[in-house]
Amino acid sequence: MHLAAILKGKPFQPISPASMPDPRDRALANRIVTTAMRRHGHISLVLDDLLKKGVPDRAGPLEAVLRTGIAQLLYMEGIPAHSALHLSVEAARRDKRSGRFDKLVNGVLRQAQRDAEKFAALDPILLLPDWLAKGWIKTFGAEAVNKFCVALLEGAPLDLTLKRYDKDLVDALGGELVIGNSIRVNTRESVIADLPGFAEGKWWVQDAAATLGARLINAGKGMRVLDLCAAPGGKTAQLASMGADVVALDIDENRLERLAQNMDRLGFAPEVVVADALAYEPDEKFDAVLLDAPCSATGTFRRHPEVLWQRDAGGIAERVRIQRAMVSHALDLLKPGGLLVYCVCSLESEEGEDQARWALEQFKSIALAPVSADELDGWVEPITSQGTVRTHPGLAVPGSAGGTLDGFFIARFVKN
Ligand SMILES: C[S@@+](CC[C@H](N)C(=O)[O-])C[C@H]1O[C@@H](n2cnc3c(N)ncnc32)[C@H](O)[C@@H]1O
Repeated sequence: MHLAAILKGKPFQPISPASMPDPRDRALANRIVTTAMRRHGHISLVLDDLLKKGVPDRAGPLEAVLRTGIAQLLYMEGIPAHSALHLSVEAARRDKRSGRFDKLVNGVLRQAQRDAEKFAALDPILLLPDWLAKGWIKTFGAEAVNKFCVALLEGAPLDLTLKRYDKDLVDALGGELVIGNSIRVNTRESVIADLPGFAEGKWWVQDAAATLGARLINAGKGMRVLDLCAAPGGKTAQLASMGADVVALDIDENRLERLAQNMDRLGFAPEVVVADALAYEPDEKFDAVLLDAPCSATGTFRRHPEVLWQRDAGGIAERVRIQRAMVSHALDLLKPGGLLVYCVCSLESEEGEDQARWALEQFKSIALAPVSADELDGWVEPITSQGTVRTHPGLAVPGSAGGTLDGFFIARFVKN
């Protein structure tokens, strides 16, 4: 079962046509799983309330069955309660281990339904794990974090980066300009590959906030740029579209395969390297390095709500260590006068603001190259007093598209 795998630590991937061919069934199943993920915090409290001894051990997918049942009963419209109950009991029976608890499933879901009003009154802040909520309130303030909770429930809109701005294409897509060549499209249920311009390689999917890091390199024709953690290639495509000679490196062969397919469709031809960034020793140094470092990815919780529950402080400390090693090696790969853009799709200051401070203290050969509002089309809000960039889902989106953005931190350094 999809949610059972996510509860064991797998990342959320929409259910594929191969595993559920009927598009309507698949759309509904995806909606149930994502609702259960977005409401995970509240559903945990419902389960605590209704199962005083917790979910029984050695019960296979029982917890996932209960969570998806509660998601349907309490948080989804258009699903009759009797069918949610019936399908949940059937789902439990499909596995021998959870099948023993079919009566418990029935009892818990019926009680959840009776107590629906009480559970509907749960504070939205309880959607977030306590340690993240506390840290975020300290960093971003309570008002912003309330908006994070709304963003978590709403999910992410579809943002596309256009290879070239084309008004007719924007109209055909029903899009609105956000920033640069990034547009927001109001067609969440559509199949991406069926949208106008996909087959012709006119755009790629990329959150508007994710476009900012590569822009800050301001790559020109012939500039030699290393995209050090490149797959699946959103930023590689931006750099290539600016005319740079891009080396796209990543450790993950499967993800690089996706990058290669994306570049093929878009008509770009970066040099693709499968390697550990820390061991990469090219013959020639680079004019710029984009380090989109592996991170906790807490800034992507709108599309990957599972990150909220799969992360802990210990994991973040380990990522901080790897990010530092990557910054150090990236600086070795730069020519004098070259630029390093460090970015993370994380809301944690340990992986963002603190890393920039650490780098400036650690490496006397670098200085911060502050970002100006002109470079972000006049959008001043995400620019910090130091000249780094911080986006988060509580920030107003430029233009008239509305909605929210991923959380990113970006710092640009110049090597003397
Ligand atoms: C945030 S994602 C990159 C997203 C990408 N820049 C984009 O815009 O599409 C981080 C990437 O780092 C890669 N990665 C993790 N550890 C690495 C390492 N030691 N060397 C190279 N790549 C690594 C992961 O495989 C993953 O693709």
